[in-house]
Amino acid sequence: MSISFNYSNALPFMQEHEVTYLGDFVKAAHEMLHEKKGPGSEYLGWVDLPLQYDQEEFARIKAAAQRIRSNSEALIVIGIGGSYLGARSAIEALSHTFHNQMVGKTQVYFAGQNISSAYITHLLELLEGKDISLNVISKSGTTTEPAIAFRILRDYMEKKYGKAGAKSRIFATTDQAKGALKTLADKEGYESFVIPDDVGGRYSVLTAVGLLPIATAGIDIDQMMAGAAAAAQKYNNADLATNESYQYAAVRNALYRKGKTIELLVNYEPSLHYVSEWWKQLFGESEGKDQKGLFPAAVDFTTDLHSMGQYVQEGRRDLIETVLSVKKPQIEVTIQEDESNLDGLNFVAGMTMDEVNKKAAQGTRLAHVDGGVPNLIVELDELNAYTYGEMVYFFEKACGISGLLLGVNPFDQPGVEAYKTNMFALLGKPGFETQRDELNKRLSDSTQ
Ligand SMILES: O=P(O)(O)OC[C@H]1O[C@](O)(CO)[C@@H](O)[C@@H]1O
Repeated sequence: MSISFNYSNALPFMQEHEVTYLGDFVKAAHEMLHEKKGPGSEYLGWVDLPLQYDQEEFARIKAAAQRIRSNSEALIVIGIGGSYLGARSAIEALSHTFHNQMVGKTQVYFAGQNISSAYITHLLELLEGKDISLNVISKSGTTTEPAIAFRILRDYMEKKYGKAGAKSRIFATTDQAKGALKTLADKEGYESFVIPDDVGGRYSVLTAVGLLPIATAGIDIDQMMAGAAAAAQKYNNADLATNESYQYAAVRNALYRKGKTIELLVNYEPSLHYVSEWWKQLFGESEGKDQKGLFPAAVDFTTDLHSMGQYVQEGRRDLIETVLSVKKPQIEVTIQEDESNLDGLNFVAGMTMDEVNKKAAQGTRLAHVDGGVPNLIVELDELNAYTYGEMVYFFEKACGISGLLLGVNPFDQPGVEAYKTNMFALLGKPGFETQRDELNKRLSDSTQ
């Protein structure tokens, strides 16, 4: 197994027993997940997914990815939230840093994750002259942002390839039976993939939602599922003393009880930036409810040490840091001796950049602990498709346990509706007339 969890640098801030006393609560949460009996129990399909997924659909995903790779220079992936972040996190974590600029690679671009006219216009400009395919992903099929992008890109595809040509290049990932996107996909004859009813968006990266774009980018999804399956077996154990995914859940819960309100996920590899974005949705949407929950934030070190480092070291002391660390670098680069040594750095000549990066991480950890920030480490032996799959499951399982320990339903997201209702009312959607008048009055009062 290639993930380990270490919380020794949280122990200056709490007693070990504050974690071990949570053991029985963790066990109860484990039973709720495995016996499908806690809050949100209708959304527990992710728990056993890596061990029993639809092999026929998996083969279709690989075949579709192969077809896209053979006839398209670029795949446009339309989706938002859980229908976006998992695929992007895997592709950025596991591909060449400049994947989309490399000759001979199938490029992957994302759309529908904002409502920016500049973004979609610039994307269309970039696509000019390229052969493309489209994967539109939405569980509900009615989310505004991807629906607007799909209108524009579908129209673009139909003008470029004709209706029949576009049909063979558009792939829909959505509910298996219902919803606007499913209806449209059936009507138009798009090849469809399923987001299972019992898997929520933020837990869906190991379904077709993530797998089709990830496979199209050339990443080995067999390995990814194998890693996730190994993790599903390893973390299927109620014992807090040995289950490190549950230890992570319990430690962050213990620190939250001591007044820590913000968790920073820290990486030292730019390729992990979108893993943090994925993690933020996973924990933020799962735990931020009933006026509770650690606020999940993220920093990319050492880059952000030069912008956020001051705050982490000396600002308000309500932070914890969780470092997502990678033991073995993907690539080694050795720093050269410089004759003039004007920068005074000849003392690192002969070391690899990763050795310097690791020393930066160690020094930062000790400094931040001295500054009052508990430090947790989730370490991957190396970063590849297999360990990515393991990591996804490690965090998903921890998140389920953590939410149940917090006393919330970790699998719903009722709070997301408030902005949607206001937006629809302000846009004049039929049925929202009363709210519209109220909101317009509030807006005009506040501008007077
Ligand atoms: O796949 P859908 O239904 O478009 O939803 C996208 C995202 O929007 C949310 O439903 C929030 O509105 C997330 O939970 C979800 O991941």
